[in-house]
Order: sequence, then C-alpha cells, then structure tokens
Amino acid sequence: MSTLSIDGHDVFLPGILPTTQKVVGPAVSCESPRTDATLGILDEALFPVSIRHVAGRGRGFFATRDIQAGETVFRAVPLAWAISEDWMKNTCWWCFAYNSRRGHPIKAMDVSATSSTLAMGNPQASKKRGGATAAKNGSRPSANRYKGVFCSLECHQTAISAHGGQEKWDGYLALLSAMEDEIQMHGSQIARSNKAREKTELCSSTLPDSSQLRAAAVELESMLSSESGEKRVVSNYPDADFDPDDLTDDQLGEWISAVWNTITEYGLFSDYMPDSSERELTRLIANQLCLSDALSTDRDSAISTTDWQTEMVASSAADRDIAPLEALFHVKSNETEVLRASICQMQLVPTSLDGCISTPATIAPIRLPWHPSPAQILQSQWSSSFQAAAGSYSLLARAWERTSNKLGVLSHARFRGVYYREKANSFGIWDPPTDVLQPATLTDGTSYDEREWVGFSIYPTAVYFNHSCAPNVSKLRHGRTMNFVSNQSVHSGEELFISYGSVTDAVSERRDRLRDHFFFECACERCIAESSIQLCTLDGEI
Ligand SMILES: C[S@@+](CC[C@H](N)C(=O)[O-])C[C@H]1O[C@@H](n2cnc3c(N)ncnc32)[C@H](O)[C@@H]1O
Repeated sequence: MSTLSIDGHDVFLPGILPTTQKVVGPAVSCESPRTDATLGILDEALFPVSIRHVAGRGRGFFATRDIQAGETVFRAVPLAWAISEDWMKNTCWWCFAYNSRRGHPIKAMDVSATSSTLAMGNPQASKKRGGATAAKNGSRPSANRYKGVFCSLECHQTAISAHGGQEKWDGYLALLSAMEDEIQMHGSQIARSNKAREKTELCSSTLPDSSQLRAAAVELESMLSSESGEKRVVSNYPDADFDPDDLTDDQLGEWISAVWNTITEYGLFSDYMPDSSERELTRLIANQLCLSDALSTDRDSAISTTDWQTEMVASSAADRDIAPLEALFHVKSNETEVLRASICQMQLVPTSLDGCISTPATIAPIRLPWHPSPAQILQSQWSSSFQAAAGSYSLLARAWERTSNKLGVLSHARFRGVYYREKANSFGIWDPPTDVLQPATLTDGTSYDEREWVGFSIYPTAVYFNHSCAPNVSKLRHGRTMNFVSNQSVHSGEELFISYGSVTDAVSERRDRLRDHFFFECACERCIAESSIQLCTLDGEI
C-alpha cells in the first residue's frame, strides 16, 4: 500500500498489484492512442485509402484516388465479438450466420459446467467426472451451461483454434458461464437495490449538504481505519470555483485512476447490475481478453508502426479472419470524454446553504488533487455511464476470479483500457447484413426496421472511418468480414465517411444520439448546414 502526502493530506494509492501476481495478455492501458501521423498510405494496390489527421475529428480515412460508386474501399475482420442475448442460439458464433427459426446444429458446451450440472442431479457422478478436475483447478464449477452454437463443424473448429485450442476455448466458455452465474445469483437482489438507488436519486432534495457529506465520509473512514488498524483514506476537499475544463487529459486521467482505485478497493458499485447492452459489452470484453491471451501472451504494445501497418494491411486481406491484437492499441479510448461529461453531470458538494445544488465543486486543478473517499463516491450522483462501467467491471472481475487460475489478474486499468476502446468503436452485427441508407435500396425487399441486431464486434483496423449524416461509404458484412463500399463517386483527397446510426432523424435528434452514444458533437457538413438553417428559422421567429 502506498501513500503520498499532498498539502499535508495523506493520499491513498491502492490498487498497485503485488509483483508476485501474474498479469497475462497485452498491456492495454489507458494511455492515449498513438497518434500515427505516419500511418499514411496503407497499400494502394489493395485499398485506395490513407489515414490522415483532420482538424476537429482526429484521424480519418481519405481517398488516395478518384473512387467510383460501388468500389470496396476497405475491408476488415473482427478482433472480438459477442452475440446478443436474444439470439445466442440462432447466430453462429464464428461466421455470424443467423437462423431465426431453427437455430444452429452444432452446440459447444462449457465442460466445466457439465460437472456441476451433474452435481445438482447426481453428486456421485459429479465427484467421479468433473468435481475432481474443478477442485484440482481451484475453480468453482458453474451452475450455468454456456453453449456456443455454430452453423457448421468447420466454423466450430476454426473458433476453437482462434481461441488458442480446446483448453482456452473451454476457459472462455467457463468465464461466460461464471458471468451467467453472477447475473443469476445477484440479479434479483441487485435489481432491488438498483431500484432503491434510483428512488434516492430521484429525490435530489434529500442529497446531503456538505457538512453531512463530510461527516459521513469521516465516519466511514474511521470505521474502515479501525477495521484495518491503519488509516487508509484521507480525502481532501477541492476549491469551490473549479471548472473541469481547466483539467488537462493527463490530470483527469490521473484522477480517474485514483477514483477507480477507491472503487475497486472497497467494492463500490459491486451491487450494480449492468443492463443487457452493458452485459453484452462485458461479454465482448471477455471474448477480447480470452482471445488476446491466445493471440499474444508475451508481446507488449511496443510494436513498431511499420510492423503494425503491415499487419493491418495483411489482416484486411481475404485470408485473415481475425484482426491483429496490436490494432487495438491504436484505437482511441473514449474514457476522458465520457468522464468529462460525467463530471459536468455530477452533483457532488452543495456549495450554498440554501439547498441549491450547483455543478460540482470538484477537482482542484492541481497535481493530483482531490481524492474522493468511498463515502463521497457513493453519495455523489455519478453519471449512469460511470456506474455502468464500474458495474460491468465488477461483474466481469467476479466471474474472472472464479476462473483466475488460468487467466491471471484483471486489473481495472486493463479492463478500462479495453472497455473504453470498444464501447463507442464497435459495430453492430445486423441481419440482413447490408448497411443501407434508405429502406428502398434493399434489394430483397426487407425493410430497414426488420433487420435484427444479432450482436456486435470490434473491427479495430476500421475505426478510422469518421461519421457523417450524409455518408459516402456503406458497410456490407459478408460473414465475419466487413466490406466498406462507396455509395457514390468520391474525388481523390476527399474524406470517406460511414454513418454511426440512423441518418433519417432531425438534426437535433441525430446530434443528441451521437453525443449520448458516441460522446462527440457531430460536426459533419450536413449537421452544420441544417443547424444553421434551424438557427436562421429561430432568429426569424424572434
Ligand atoms: C470511431 S472514431 C473515428 C476515428 C477517430 N477520428 C480517431 O482519431 O481515432 C470516432 C471519433 O471520431 C470523432 N468523430 C467522428 N466523426 C465525427 C464527426 N462527424 N464530428 C466530430 N467528430 C467526429 C469523434 O471524436 C469520435 O469519438
């Protein structure tokens, strides 16, 4: 346990892993993405695109020559994926083929679960078959049998080898089963406490004032120190006139890590059950962590840009069906954007005595500064996105622990490094698989609304497509492969855009949606044009 003294306050720095604990897999951390100004042209013979920086949008794909409508400008394969809860039995876990009526014939069961299923019906059989193995491994067998389904034996075998062989594949299914156990065991209890929490949050008038908050924090801290025999947390209080925009990303990042240390140390939010879409994201992360264990046990993130470029191009070639792990290191993490938005929403310390709660007097814009205590964190109104992240981590970490003898330690930094890269960068897997802009353009007569959302997946080499509400590129999925096809002619040097969602709504709805789901203010040409028209109309009315 480390402590640091700032302005006479002991600042608690927990969460540093003991060196004896093994951390496997890639060191994906919360560092900023590599800027890769040098990514440049990929391979013109293969794809007519380059990656360049563009003011206000970061990196983007640009045409390196004139492109005709209907040309494939890029192709990508996934690094990790998760099938939606609703269609687990109907969607092939490898090629994403969807069969809504009959499901798929090949079922791959979690073998660790077999023993516990037997245990429930026949303890003797359990002892003989699986119980001993589970005991030897030191892991608890799951009560839930997780079954992957496949449309063919070939898909089944390919998935197993992609995961690093039968043992690792079994480990992945065991992890999913353990998550399912956690969901079922804690589900109803957690739903009750979520409801109670919502109720409290609605009654914002019941928020404690600053002296109550301090008293609660001091009480909790003294309770914790008397339990552990040492003084563990001393929190300080920030200046009241603080503006979160004064913080640099690095300062904010430091503060976020400190908050996560407190959250994980005290198991805060461990009673928060993520909703079904968060649970799907958590499964995607589970898949990515298991796959990365198979893909690269010892490699760290220090791969050179040139090697990565070669890998990126190679992974887009037709014979690859899994993206290189290194590509994930280049994906932009959205953590600071999400948390900046949260801080603005946080109503933390009442600054006046008349009961009016103002936006937080929160973080002093200094070194590492305000270290909230568990009581402060629990009594603050964290944004739902923060609760969701902490709840997802807690769910995965509990399941992970049950299978941890194989998987190493899941630190919050490792989880966040993946979570905030995959959260707003994954693509939905839809059936029918064509990303069309107008329902009328569907050739098979299916309407856009009838498309089924069967899961989602991260295609880390394709995340450089920025969004436009009038995109010039459409996504066309062919099995696991995502093809990016121009839907109009594009001149050399122009940027290539896809759409991140429905483009048929009004400008304010589109922008709200992009802000809520993808954490950015859309600055596409169409939004700018339509919002200036809106402003003119408003002016006219006034
Ligand atoms: C999937 S990434 C696209 C690649 C990204 N530009 C990068 O450098 O990694 C999505 C991010 O790009 C930026 N972005 C994409 N489309 C945008 C748009 N229309 N207006 C403003 N920012 C956009 C936002 O920062 C968003 O969070």
